[in-house]
Amino acid sequence: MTDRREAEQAGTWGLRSRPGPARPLWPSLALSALAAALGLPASGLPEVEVRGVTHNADWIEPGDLFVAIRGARFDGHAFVPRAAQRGAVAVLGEGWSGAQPPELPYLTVPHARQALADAAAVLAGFPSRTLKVVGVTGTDGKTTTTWLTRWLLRAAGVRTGMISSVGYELPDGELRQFPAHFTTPEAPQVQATLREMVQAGAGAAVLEASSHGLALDRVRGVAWDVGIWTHLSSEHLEFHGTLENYFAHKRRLIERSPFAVLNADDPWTAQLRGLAPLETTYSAEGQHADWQAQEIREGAGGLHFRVSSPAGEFGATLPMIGRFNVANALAALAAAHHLGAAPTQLQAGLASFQGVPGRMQEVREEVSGGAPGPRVIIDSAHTPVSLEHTLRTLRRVTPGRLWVVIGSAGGRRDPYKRGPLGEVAARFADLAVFTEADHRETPLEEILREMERGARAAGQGNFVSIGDRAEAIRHVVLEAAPGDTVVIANKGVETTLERGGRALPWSDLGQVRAALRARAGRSG
Ligand SMILES: CC(=O)N[C@H]1[C@@H](OP(=O)(O)OP(=O)(O)OC[C@H]2O[C@@H](n3ccc(=O)[nH]c3=O)[C@H](O)[C@@H]2O)O[C@H](CO)[C@@H](O)[C@@H]1O[C@H](C)C(=O)N[C@@H](C)C(=O)N[C@H](CCC(=O)O)C(=O)O
Ligand SMILES: Nc1ncnc2c1ncn2[C@@H]1O[C@H](COP(=O)(O)OP(=O)(O)OP(=O)(O)O)[C@@H](O)[C@H]1O
Repeated sequence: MTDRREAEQAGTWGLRSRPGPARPLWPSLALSALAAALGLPASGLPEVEVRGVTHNADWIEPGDLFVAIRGARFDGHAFVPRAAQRGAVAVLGEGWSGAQPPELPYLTVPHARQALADAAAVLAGFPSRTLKVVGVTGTDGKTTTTWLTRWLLRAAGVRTGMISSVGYELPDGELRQFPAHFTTPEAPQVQATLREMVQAGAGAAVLEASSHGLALDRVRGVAWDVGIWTHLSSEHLEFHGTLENYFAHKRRLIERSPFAVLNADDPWTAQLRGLAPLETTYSAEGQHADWQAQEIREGAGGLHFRVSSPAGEFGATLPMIGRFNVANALAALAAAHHLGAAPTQLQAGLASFQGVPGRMQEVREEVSGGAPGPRVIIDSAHTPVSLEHTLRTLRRVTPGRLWVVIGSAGGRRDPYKRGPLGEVAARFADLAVFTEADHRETPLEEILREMERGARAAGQGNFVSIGDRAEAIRHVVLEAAPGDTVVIANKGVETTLERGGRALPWSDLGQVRAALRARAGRSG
């Protein structure tokens, strides 16, 4: 970070990068005892102590078990020599097929990812069993609902940790980053972090459970207490194949939760009813539900609404932009109430919520030297549904024109949403700028043409493509007028931008600030 004020803002969010959870926290276990715990034959195994487990050969520390996963890109068995060199004491996988016998003891299992999760839970001592664990799944709203829930639990005096796509927190509230960026990291990181939370005195943990996390067994071995459902719309079809598969993977969280918090405004909820032994419902759109928000007003201080619920009726203020956040708040209220938070604590918690970095985050900028400029919002909307919600909500509070800068990811990410994103951007903003957003090895032109096609098919002509993201941001910030709102979508607080095989250091916030300075220079 070069910009001091950017660093300060990051500091207030606690966004400094820190290494992953400390590994020496794991007690060691004899390999034979671990094998037995996994239901595998233990006889004949050498007497070695296992100190940890990982699926990534580069993360092996002396004494670790290396789990060789046959994935879509690599066969983890190819990295056994590297794992051995780094000090792995054994390998676990679905079958050794090399010409030479493995150089380390080899445990054969029917499903390597499941065994990875089970071994991680065993070695970490099943930390989730001593925590109240809330999982949050759905296409959009996971991060915000996760942050809100952990905030409400803390307002009720519960020491709470969190794992989210923006980072993870122990009960001390300092935001830390994993070495690799995931919404739901792999099982060893999940289990090690939960263990670290327990050791730091946490009573509860709130976890984002992505569809990949659920499908790839990253959260297997987590004993859930509450499962929250936000909503479902089309995403990640490159991985799940069909919407039904995507739903089936997400549904696992609700199936495994003793208490479900379900969104009555989402049509998919009908298929979730009755899966959990206990459930409650919420609605911000006037549907019949246990938790309802009424008299919703969007004002200067944020969102104001009345809650009618099993906890009683009370007025609520949430200092956030975005009407959809009322639904996220209701879900968080219902979960926190189930875990013991009283209505007064819920009210106070909502009112003091500090928002989520990169989610409807307003750039409060003084570089323009007092000259009025547009309102600039950084928002991680990256699905057609979330983009529509974001634009609709900002339309209501924008006296002038509404601008959006939006791209669609390439590589192995969902190609089906490019056209719909273009259409939504052009339909719900006055001016849309299509740009790059991690196009990876996909030609950027291809993505931009698909977004343009989507916009054109909807009969919209109010768009332009500017491939370079910095230039696109600069264009809208310079061209927009006071009274206008500019939304920089997609990336939120992500710190890299992927072009081809390269990941460049990146900050939408930094680019917005540079553009605002250029604007001030131009008018000054
Ligand atoms: C589709 C998907 O999620 N794939 C993940 C999965 O890949 P995979 O099972 O095919 O494994 P692979 O990459 O072929 O590698 C096989 C094995 O070799 C190992 N290996 C590989 C290379 C090497 O040098 N050393 C090494 O040990 C790997 O650690 C792995 O164990 O396991 C890998 C190891 O953890 C992940 O890197 C990979 O994430 C991919 C790249 C990814 O970007 N996933 C994203 C889409 C994701 O998970 N997103 C979700 C949802 C986000 C949202 O909310 O929208 C998330 O939870 O973050
Ligand atoms: N309940 C909701 N319904 C629809 N859109 C939402 C909702 N909540 C948030 N959004 C939109 O989706 C964007 C992403 O929200 P958020 O980060 O909370 O969830 P997420 O996308 O599930 O998380 P992740 O960042 O892990 O992908 C927000 O910036 C907002 O535009």
